[in-house]
Amino acid sequence: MDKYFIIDFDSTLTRVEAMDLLASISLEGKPQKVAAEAKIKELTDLGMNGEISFRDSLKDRLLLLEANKSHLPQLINALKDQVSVSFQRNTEFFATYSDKIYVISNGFKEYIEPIVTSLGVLPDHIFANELVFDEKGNVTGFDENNPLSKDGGKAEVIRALDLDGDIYVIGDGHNDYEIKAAGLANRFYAFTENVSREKVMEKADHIAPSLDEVLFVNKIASAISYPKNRIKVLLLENVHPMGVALLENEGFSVEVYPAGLDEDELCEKIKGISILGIRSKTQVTQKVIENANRLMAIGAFCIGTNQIDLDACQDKGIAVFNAPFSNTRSVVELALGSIIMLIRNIFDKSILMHHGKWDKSASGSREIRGKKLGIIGYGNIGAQLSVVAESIGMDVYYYDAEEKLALGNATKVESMEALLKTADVVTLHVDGRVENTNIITEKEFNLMKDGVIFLNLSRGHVVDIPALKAAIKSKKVAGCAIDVFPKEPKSNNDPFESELRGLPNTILTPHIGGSTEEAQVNIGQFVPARIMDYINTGTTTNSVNFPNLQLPRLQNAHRLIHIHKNVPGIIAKINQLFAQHEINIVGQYLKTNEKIGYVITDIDKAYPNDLIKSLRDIDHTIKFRVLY
Ligand SMILES: NC(=O)c1ccc[n+]([C@@H]2O[C@H](COP(=O)([O-])OP(=O)(O)OC[C@H]3O[C@@H](n4cnc5c(N)ncnc54)[C@H](O)[C@@H]3O)[C@@H](O)[C@H]2O)c1
Ligand SMILES: O=C(O)CC[C@@H](O)C(=O)O
Repeated sequence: MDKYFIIDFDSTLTRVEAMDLLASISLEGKPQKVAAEAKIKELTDLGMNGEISFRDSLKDRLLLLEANKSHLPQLINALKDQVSVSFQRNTEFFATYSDKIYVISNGFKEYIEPIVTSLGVLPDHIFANELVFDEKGNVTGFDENNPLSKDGGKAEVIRALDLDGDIYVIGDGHNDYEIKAAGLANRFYAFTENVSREKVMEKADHIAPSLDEVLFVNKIASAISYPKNRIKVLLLENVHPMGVALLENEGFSVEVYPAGLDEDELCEKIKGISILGIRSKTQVTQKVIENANRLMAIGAFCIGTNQIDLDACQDKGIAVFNAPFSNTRSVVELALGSIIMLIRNIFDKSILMHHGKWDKSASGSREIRGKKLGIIGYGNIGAQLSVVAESIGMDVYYYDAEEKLALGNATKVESMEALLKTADVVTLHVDGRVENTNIITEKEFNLMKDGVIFLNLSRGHVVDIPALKAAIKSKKVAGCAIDVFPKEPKSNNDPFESELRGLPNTILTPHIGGSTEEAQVNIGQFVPARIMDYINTGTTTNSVNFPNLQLPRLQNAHRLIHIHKNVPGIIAKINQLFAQHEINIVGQYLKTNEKIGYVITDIDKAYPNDLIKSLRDIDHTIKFRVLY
């Protein structure tokens, strides 16, 4: 049985309602523009939702437009840029099925025809209304004999076409559903790439967030192997709206949740999820990974990745990305600000003021100029703090477990003990690996100078909290700023418990070192970009657990991704299979790390399904994916 596709124009084939665009052109510079545009939009929605008769909606809109023939070229030009993204990428569909595709619209042929014929729709497969002009070219109305100017007009046109086959209607409006209601279509796809109308969606046989979805369910070759709307993304812990929007704009189905989830909750939620986005709270454990039946990538919308079981992810072929530089400056600024506040005892003085006490004295207040700053962990944050602190006069010393080049006049110290004995201010910027648990205990506090200022903005578990409390109480530590805690509340609604509450000259902050607008916007852009690169091209740049490969996007080729355990002979087996199927490899990229191998193969012709099965069946395969 042949399949015919009936496609709507406004807000389906194009991203906009053409009459809204025409209004903004024809009313340009006129005082009534804003009010008329709003009214036109309202009338469009009422008509599309089936709340007023279509004919009334059309008439009233035309009256408001004040359009002229001379506005049409500008409108057509603007519409060319507004073809819906999934239609733009599926020109192949229009070429292959041109005799089966009809565009039936209640809009106007004058602007629809030039747009849809350029996509490959045949001129005699376009049905739409026609404008009527006066001798000055002003639009005075529409051809009232055209069936599409009447309610139920689309059904009438289809009836007259008398197509012999199944009829599938793709549209965003109630008038598209009416074709099905009239018994003239087999399926109605509510098209939601541009607008989602509840009243239309509830009538649909299937909701199609893109043309790829329609092609996928009809087993028609699409520009992408798997519709993106089928890729589910779960974003936890208040990921910045910028990140949410980027992933939504890519076409993924995105679910957001403001807090973290505990292990059991996440084990449930993770099922069916392809991309998980978290920050520092959510623990992605081995058990969570075992429950992740579709997970391809995790985005840590932060720097630290110690909350993720990276080995478990690697074993399952799940790539993990983070934002290694996006919030470093914010942490540095908070560290420096805290040092100044602590060395002047500002917080306690401020609390006294709030209680009506005036304590004007210089006792115990010092400048930071010339003081020795001891940085433990000279990575991205430690090194940046070194430069900024030096620029305002601190004398910088650092200790790192690895060989790190000194920036500016900073002095490298060979052991943590030596650093602790030297510094007036000790600040921790180590990563959160398990081995760093309790690297600062009573013993380390005892090595520090009396009256030391102490900061931890790295990870909570690196400091023994009872030992810190004792050091503050004994005045060994004269002031401290702690931003991270061994146990942090899951959300802003949960209470904060800590032995450090109520101690003198102790700044406690709710893990906000990296929480600035600037940092969150940076992270919100950076992490989705890495994830989309990975999903779209296979690029793994900046992945923290996958071999890093940067790949070009190819035209006219298929890209196959094979992730396997790093054992000898796999690449030979892959290439043997291509040779057996006489498939020409146009590009191949391989990179391994200790545990896994990551191979991308670009091939230049259609591949048989049994090749895919054989590639999946190679021993030690972890994951296989046809990218396009
Ligand atoms: N408070 C916040 O909001 C916030 C924001 C961003 C980052 N962080 C945390 O800050 C820390 C530092 O971040 P980064 O981007 O600079 O990390 P990084 O990986 O660039 O640097 C960490 C450095 O610590 C060194 N190191 C690790 N263990 C050590 C040890 N025991 N002794 C000495 N050196 C050691 C490493 O060699 C590395 O040079 C991380 O724990 C990160 O999660 C916190
Ligand atoms: O925003 C967060 O939750 C974590 C911030 C910080 O600890 C990081 O690792 O980048």
